[in-house]
Amino acid sequence: MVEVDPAFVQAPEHRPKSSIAAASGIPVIDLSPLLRSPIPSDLAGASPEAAAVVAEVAAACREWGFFQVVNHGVPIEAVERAAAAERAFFASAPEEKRRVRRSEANPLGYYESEHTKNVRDWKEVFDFVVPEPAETPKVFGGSLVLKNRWPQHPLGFREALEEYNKEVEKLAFKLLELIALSLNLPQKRLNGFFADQTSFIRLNHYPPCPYPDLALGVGRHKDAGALTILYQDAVGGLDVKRRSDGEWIRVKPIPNSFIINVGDIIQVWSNDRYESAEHRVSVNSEKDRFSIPFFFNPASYTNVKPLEELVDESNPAKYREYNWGEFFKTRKDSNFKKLEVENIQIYHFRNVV
Ligand SMILES: O=C(O)CCC(=O)C(=O)O
Ligand SMILES: [Fe+2]
Repeated sequence: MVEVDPAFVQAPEHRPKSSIAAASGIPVIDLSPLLRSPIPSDLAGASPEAAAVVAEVAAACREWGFFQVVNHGVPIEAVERAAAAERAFFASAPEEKRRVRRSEANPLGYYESEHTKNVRDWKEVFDFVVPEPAETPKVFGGSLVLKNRWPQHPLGFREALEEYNKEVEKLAFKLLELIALSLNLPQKRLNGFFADQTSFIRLNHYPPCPYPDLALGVGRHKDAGALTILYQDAVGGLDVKRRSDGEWIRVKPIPNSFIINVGDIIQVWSNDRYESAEHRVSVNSEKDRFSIPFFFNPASYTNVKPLEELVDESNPAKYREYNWGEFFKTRKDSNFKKLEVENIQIYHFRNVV
């Protein structure tokens, strides 16, 4: 008999089905044209090859809010080193991990008790920011500190992850620029929001789970930031909710690719032209699974609202402005412990029409 810890048990309507359809139709975008020529400053000046990539990005963001990229320019060695560092860290002794454990004041480091929508996730994580801000931005309410906690072991952990961060950040800016072009905006229209970015990287380890039909690695959610760039290993378990019929489908791992999620901030900036996709992680009873999301987030002082160029009288702003730093802090608090209330969501800022 397996003993079931009720903290992990999902409500019946949110439990994964025993068999989940493998995704077909999730767009896979080949970014190799960008390895040959720079991203154009506007659509009018784009080569046919670059314009085709922008058109694919537009369709993927519109129809799925979710896609995969290949030939993305991130060196495979950087990914492999980060993935090896991740495995070695999670294999270390529990005391070792607890030494870098997250606290309520400083959300960075190791954590094994995260909740999504008040149900505990079957996972352990390690979070860090690069670069580390000299001072925690004031809008985080003054009570939050962003200070990395680097473990002593494994050797070279920090270096491998800083290198990975540097490479993935370059890809994040490329995607941001493609998304700007896809909304008919100048290439660099969104870059300014990221001057003092609050991006962070998370290492996710999902151990085998004795009751994979009751628990989830990460409960259903949408990513709150601008964009997520996700590495997943070959095990599989990431499910995305297909917009056309609301069915959960499994994202098949493609070697040397990244999964890109449109986050809530792009949904708001685009005034709902693009929509963030709901996703979750299913677990299995046999295999450990590892993933590494890079959450590309703007400066904490950013007031998020639909971009002026994308609203007019016939298409008024669908959201009221909200402050990213405050939003992030409120969300963190609710992930840290089980609360009686629902955590903060962008629909709380939706205008009633
Ligand atoms: O592990 C994954 O594949 C996805 C994790 C995720 O959605 C998250 O950490 O926000
Ligand atoms: Fe996510």
